[in-house]
Amino acid sequence: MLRKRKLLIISIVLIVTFMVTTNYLLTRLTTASEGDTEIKSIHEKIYKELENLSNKYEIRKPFEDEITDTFIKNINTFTVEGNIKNVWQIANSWVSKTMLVDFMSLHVGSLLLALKKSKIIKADLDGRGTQLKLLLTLEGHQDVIFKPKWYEKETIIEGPVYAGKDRYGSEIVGFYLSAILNMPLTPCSVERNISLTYEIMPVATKRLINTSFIIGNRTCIYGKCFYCKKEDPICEDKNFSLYGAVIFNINASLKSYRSPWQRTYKKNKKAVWEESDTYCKLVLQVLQVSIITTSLSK
Ligand SMILES: Nc1ncnc2c1ncn2[C@@H]1O[C@H](COP(=O)(O)OP(=O)(O)OP(=O)(O)O)[C@@H](O)[C@H]1O
Ligand SMILES: [Mn+2]
Repeated sequence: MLRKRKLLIISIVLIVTFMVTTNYLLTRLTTASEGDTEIKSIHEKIYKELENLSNKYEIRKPFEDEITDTFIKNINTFTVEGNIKNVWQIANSWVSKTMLVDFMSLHVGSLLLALKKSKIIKADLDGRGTQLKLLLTLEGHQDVIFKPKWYEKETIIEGPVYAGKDRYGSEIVGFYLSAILNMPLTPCSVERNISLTYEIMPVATKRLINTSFIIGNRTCIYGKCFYCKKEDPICEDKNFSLYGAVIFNINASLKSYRSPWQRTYKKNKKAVWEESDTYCKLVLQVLQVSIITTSLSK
């Protein structure tokens, strides 16, 4: 009788182990192969698209070109010593209708350093755009924009491509990309960590102070903007430090142009460029016309 019971228990244990293992293996194997198929199909799609590329893209352009090399040398050269006002004056003199930065200037390095290190003498809210940003005045009276870091680099934001808040790193990447592409239409931008308690609050305007509060001993700011909410502030960490991008403020009136490749922000509505086969040609034509008109009016 006892033997029979033992046998029964062993068989039940064996059956359960078998079922659990099979189930585990089945789920693991299916997810892995689904992932593989997806990656494979994206690769296939890219290679298929390559067939449509014009011949001129078949030869890879060497990455190292003279402009990029000179730019890299310049950002590692620190020329302007003494009066910081000289750096700001030089940087402001670069701004024109066709460029914001002179990548070939020997003073680019000094400008980036000044953005990173100069003392903050005034801190205010910046009401431009839709997201939280500060307008800081640096020593020597240069205005800069500060966009705070909201997420760790590793954070994955689910949802549509425009979900989540500004990723401050894109300002910095945008600046270096504009240098590599030699399209100087992105303002100089650096990563900087600031202390809200020690560097911002002592020089903050009343309206900035009004949108700030203290949790524990840390300062938080929620600002005033379209997406700003008291329940969603940005706070410094336990070392009183907050990372973000410091962006050179362009002191000129800017005209807004819609990007021809703008998305719709509506899930079920596609933009014209996503649907039309001739849209790209049309954009090129419009561009050419505007280039001709600009050169004629010069
Ligand atoms: N470096 C700068 N110098 C001068 N003006 C700037 C600078 N950066 C931004 N601006 C101005 O502020 C506006 C908003 O900037 P930005 O797009 O960076 O903010 P945002 O909060 O992301 O707003 P949006 O949601 O409208 O994109 C720009 O359209 C431009 O007019
Ligand atoms: Mn924006």
